[in-house]
Amino acid sequence: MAASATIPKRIYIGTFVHSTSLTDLDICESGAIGVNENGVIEFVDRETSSITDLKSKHSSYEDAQIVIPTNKNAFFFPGFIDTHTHAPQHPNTGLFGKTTLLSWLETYTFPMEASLSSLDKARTVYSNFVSRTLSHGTTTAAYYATVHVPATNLLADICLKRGQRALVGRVCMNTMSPEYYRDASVEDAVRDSKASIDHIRLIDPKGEIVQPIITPRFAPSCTTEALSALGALHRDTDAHIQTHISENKGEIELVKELFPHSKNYADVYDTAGLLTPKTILAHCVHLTPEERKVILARESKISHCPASNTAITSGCAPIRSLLAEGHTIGLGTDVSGGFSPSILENCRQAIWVSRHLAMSEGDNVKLSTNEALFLATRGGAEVIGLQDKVGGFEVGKEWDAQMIDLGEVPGSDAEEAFERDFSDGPCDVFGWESWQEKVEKWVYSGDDRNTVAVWVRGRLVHKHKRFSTSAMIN
Ligand SMILES: Nc1nc2[nH]cnc2c(=O)[nH]1
Ligand SMILES: [Zn+2]
Repeated sequence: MAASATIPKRIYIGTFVHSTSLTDLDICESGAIGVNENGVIEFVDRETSSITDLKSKHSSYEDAQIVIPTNKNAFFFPGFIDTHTHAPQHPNTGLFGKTTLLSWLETYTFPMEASLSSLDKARTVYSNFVSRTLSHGTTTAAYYATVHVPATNLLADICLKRGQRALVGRVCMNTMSPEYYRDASVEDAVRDSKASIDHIRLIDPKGEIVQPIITPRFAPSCTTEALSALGALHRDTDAHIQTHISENKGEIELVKELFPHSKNYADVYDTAGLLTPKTILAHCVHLTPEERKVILARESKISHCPASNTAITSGCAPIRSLLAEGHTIGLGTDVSGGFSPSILENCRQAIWVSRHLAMSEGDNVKLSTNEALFLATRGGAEVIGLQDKVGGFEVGKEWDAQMIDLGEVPGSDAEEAFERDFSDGPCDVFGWESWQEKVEKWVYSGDDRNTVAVWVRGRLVHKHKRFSTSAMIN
């Protein structure tokens, strides 16, 4: 059932921007990338040539389709990777009032998630969320679903159908959760998790688009027995693992009370065999030095969710120092703790959070635009274990990309300026900026109106209505 390759060979021509390291953005102003029928990049030419020259140089591309932005302020960028989000919470986006984590879960989150026992409602919510995240350039997402197996499997089906790469996890929670929304027993939690893993591996046996992920909600929602059983399930299935850790001070106190024999929060997971190189830990806001060491030693990965951490007042994660210690970090939207499904928004938020930290800790903790973009792409790819396939534009990688169009240069006529309809988004580029400046303007003031097309493994999975006027395809 995995999406079969029916795409033509294509040559993408124009400006290509991607990260080459945490701090460096490589901008090729005028190049060409050839992508084969399987969505794999076969050549990257960094110099300008005519289409005729390109086709004769790469003879197997003689009949290839050409994709060229028609606007000078357009560029290709790797697809974003959302390393932590909750699809069933999409309808609650923006609703958090003055709650913090534990009250927010009770008030908003559990009732909404429980209501997705209705498969019709799940279909509505999940179809829209996958379309929404694709429209923001998210080509890969690590999704939490709910405890419901049919709805979780439906989310995986939708991702596969729409062509969005995804890790999809059925949520396990057998304690400290409302009676109306919990696993009845450890056995049920494991059986149902296994059922979703089996379904996802059935629909995409090679895991080319969708993969399962074992999902203990967080330590307070799981008994020691449930956590250990999920650790054993990981050893049996080699599936990824995702959970939350050290997001909020009240939560950390609760973990101390619930697990009095554990050294700390990370130790609860470590003892259960849940800290592995395939584990994604969301938040990591208040980790102790000892916890940071064990997470690093286990090669577990970190999802930084800055918009969520501000919205539900969890704190400012010390990303700069975690990076300096060698942690692997990506960005997560954490909808609906986070108020936006956009990783671009979370780049901005990561930068803001680092600046708030800088006000007390000094300028060296600030994240730059380039660093935020690295976390959004290559960092996320490493977190999800797809670093050999996605995150940048190299031969052998798959074409997971977005075409960004920053709109037309505004005219000099004042009357024309009064008439502008601004349908090309809020980013004003005047034409005298360097490419680095254009990219920075996109990060600070761009949005989904600038994301005119999105591809995963070479397949066009989203196009904005401006795409037809933004690009020439022949
Ligand atoms: N942000 C966030 N933290 C959690 N901790 C446990 N569940 C959740 C959740 O749904 N969102
Ligand atoms: Zn979360």
